[in-house]
Amino acid sequence: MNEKGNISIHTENIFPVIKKFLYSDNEIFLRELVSNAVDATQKIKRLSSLGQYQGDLGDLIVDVAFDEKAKTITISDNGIGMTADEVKKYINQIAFSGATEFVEKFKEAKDANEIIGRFGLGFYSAFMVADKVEIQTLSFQEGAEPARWVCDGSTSYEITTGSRATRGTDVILHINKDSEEFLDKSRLQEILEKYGKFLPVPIRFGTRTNSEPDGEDKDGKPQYKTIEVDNIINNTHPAWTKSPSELKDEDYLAFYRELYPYSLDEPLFWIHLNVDYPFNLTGILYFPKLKENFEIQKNKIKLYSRQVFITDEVKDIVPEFLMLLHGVIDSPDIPLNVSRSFLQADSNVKKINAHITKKVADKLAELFKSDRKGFEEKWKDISLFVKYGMLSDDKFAEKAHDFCLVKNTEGDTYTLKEFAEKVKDIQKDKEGNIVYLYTNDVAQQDSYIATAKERGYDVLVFDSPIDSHFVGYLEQKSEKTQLKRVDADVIDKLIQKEESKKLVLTEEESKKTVEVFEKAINRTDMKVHVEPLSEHELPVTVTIDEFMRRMKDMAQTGGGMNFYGSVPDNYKVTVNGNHPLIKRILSGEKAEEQEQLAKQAFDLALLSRGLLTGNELTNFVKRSVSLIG
Ligand SMILES: Nc1ncnc2c1ncn2[C@@H]1O[C@H](COP(=O)(O)OP(=O)(O)OP(=O)(O)O)[C@@H](O)[C@H]1O
Repeated sequence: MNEKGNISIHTENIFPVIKKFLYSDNEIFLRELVSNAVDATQKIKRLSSLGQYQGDLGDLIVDVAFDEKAKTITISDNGIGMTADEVKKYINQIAFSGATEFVEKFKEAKDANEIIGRFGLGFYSAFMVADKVEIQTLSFQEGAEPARWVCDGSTSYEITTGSRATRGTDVILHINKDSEEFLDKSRLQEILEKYGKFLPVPIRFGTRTNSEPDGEDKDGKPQYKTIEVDNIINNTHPAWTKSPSELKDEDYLAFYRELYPYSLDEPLFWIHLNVDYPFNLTGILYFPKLKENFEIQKNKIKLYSRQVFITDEVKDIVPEFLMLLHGVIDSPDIPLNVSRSFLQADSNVKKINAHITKKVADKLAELFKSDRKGFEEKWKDISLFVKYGMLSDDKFAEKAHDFCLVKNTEGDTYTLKEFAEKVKDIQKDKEGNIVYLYTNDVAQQDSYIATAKERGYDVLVFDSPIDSHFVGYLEQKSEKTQLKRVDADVIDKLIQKEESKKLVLTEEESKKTVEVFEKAINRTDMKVHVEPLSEHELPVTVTIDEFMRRMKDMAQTGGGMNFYGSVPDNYKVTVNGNHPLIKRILSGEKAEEQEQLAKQAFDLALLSRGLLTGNELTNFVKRSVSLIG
């Protein structure tokens, strides 16, 4: 047999186009060829189990080898092999038409990066690194003749009788000048591990040396000998391919270490995904302990398709709020060879997204129900997922409402429903609104917290960056409920129970009070008001408006309200007109004396807020000494 021919494809010279745009990602040739070899071994296994192949299966294996001198890389399998006709059909037509399609798609894509790495180029990708590709193959069919196919990436090929004596296929790549980096043991090992670590058929890459115990020496010390063993790249039965009932906690933890050998922490818990309708999806998602800098924890989920690694950029497949999870997702239904914009619109991807969200919510609900104490202990680590999820996904929020926890300054933990129930009478204002008080800094807002507690109010602790957004969300979703930071106003105003008290000052005295304080304070960012509070309240309180502060907080944590980020802080100075000190100030004879007292009362208010620093603090201490002296 000796046949030369031309491959009929529409686009002449597709190779330069492919080479140019896949250059940075050309290592995928090995993924493609090894997966083809794995497929071929799985096909023969299937035929054998169906009784369509009676021969001996042998140990199914894929071998990868390289020859630095001959400049070749060879991928061999003992799979089904191909007859000469099949080579023509599958390689000349399917493989090359796949490549043509790639180029067509590429023309439509706006950005080359969109498709690079997402397009399984199949067999044709061999030409990214080789200027000649040779196939030696022998079909499993009885009486089949070995076939050899050679092609240099152009549209002409040659088929002759081959030399392979056993069932299976060798693909021999004659590596081109630009790709000699691949003729290197550690480089190939690295690529094989990256893409093939969990392939279902053993991948052997030469041998490696192992050290084994070898009795004892004459002094009774253990001896070791080195032996050559097959260098098998993969674990053919990774945890996610097993049924959850087969796995114990140790197995999940061991698999976590297999995935992330450098991770020091153990995951908090995990979810085993197993769906076969309406799409196929398996996987294990782990909830990690969050680190301060959680940006670096992103992109840890690995996406596989039938145990072949595809990518760790799962942005469109996993809901964004779950991007901090770790683990593996394996689905043959996720289209891998299309552009990202297509992926977003794909209905399977949407369903997968919704399914993962539901599974995660169910798992959290189950953990909360079965072990509330354990859940509360983990809350610190998972609250970010849950709150982010609630903010970004309504369906998740609906479920999370039952297990989202809030904590008060006493360290007591409540579900949202429990908390609403607890405060609904005592923290109701005269309009019938329920007011949740919260602090974002227990130490700094201590005096405000103490005042609120004296009234029997609960103060919630919302001190993580996401809380500035969560506060607004909670207010929106809870009926007739307002959230106010505990230092947003004086306590009587935060939860206004009754009509304002009567002011003991005359209008004239009120005006005078404002004047004295404004002069004493002498700051444009402090606006002075006189309010009729109880005489037992502090004479002066400094607060910052809830709305403005919240907007600023959100701007700081990337809430898209950048305008507020640049607005300076504006404080409200509330002078308690009913406090005896005010009368004392007004009755002072000298303006200087009035001002000193006003300044002192104001500094005390600043001090309790942690706002008195530097020179101002030194002056305050000096003035205090002279006042008591
Ligand atoms: N090692 C092999 N043994 C037997 N048949 C093979 C082998 N490699 C390739 N083939 C045949 O050639 C065909 C074309 O391979 P190619 O990799 O281009 O496409 P594919 O595997 O069908 O799809 P994909 O783009 O996902 O890789 C395969 O479908 C298979 O029938």
